Amino acid sequence: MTSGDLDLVARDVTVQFEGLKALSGVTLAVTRGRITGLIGPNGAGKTTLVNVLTGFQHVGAGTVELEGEAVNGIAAHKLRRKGVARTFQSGRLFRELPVVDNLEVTGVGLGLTRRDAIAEAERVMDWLGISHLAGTIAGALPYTDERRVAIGRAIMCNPRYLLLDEPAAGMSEHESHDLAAIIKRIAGEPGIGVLLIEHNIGLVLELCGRIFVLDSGEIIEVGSPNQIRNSDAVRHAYMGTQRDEVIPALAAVEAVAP
Ligand SMILES: Nc1ncnc2c1ncn2[C@@H]1O[C@H](COP(=O)(O)OP(=O)(O)OP(=O)(O)O)[C@@H](O)[C@H]1O
Repeated sequence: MTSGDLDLVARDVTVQFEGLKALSGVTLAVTRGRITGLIGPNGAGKTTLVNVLTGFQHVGAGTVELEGEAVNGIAAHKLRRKGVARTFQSGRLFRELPVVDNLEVTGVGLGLTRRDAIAEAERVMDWLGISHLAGTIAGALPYTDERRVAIGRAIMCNPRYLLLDEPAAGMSEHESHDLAAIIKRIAGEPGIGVLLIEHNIGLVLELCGRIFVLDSGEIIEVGSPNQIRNSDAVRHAYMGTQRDEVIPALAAVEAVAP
């Protein structure tokens, strides 16, 4: 895999926590304008890889490259200014502040004046269709709106890459459907490279052109949705895990696939 002009790449990355190898020689690329999937059973190393790609986790070996530039060791807030944004499994909103202030604070943190940050917050809320939530205190939001606001914060100031860590967790089918539309728009019009980490396998198979599968810190499969559906290694990885509901999910999607 080569690092192109339009890629965020982890190359041969290893991360060790004391005795435990969380990632072993992992290579993965996120490409501008595409939605890339990352799946794997609990504890496979998905969040650790997101942390590596966003500057929250140092690597023991390997490199991280942003559009050809080595960015190993660059702090998370600096990488964010370079256009690498993420969401967290926990929303991480300022719960006592209104939604618009949550976005504004992010804009100011990224170097905008207050006035420009408010204008950018309004643009993002409008784009996401959440302008009606501007004055709502973040801590009072229903869970799914909280997730949308977290995505709003992440797409302030036009990032080039967006890493979504389990954005559909706890969502109903209908809510996941709405989320899918948002993710498609993010990769489409602004041409953001999206990495989607999800246990909702149907969502990943629907949205992603290329899917990486992690198991015990190693990439065990990379391919199109069809290749992932037909992979014995993927089924085997999920067997007997807390996520073995993924196996029938793979079969169910296969049954309706053209
Ligand atoms: N800071 C840390 N210190 C020690 N061990 C850690 C740390 N972070 C993660 N781990 C361990 O590394 C492994 C990978 O964890 P990680 O959270 O990346 O997996 P995951 O695939 O995101 O899991 P999940 O689907 O449950 O969120 C796990 O065994 C986890 O316990």
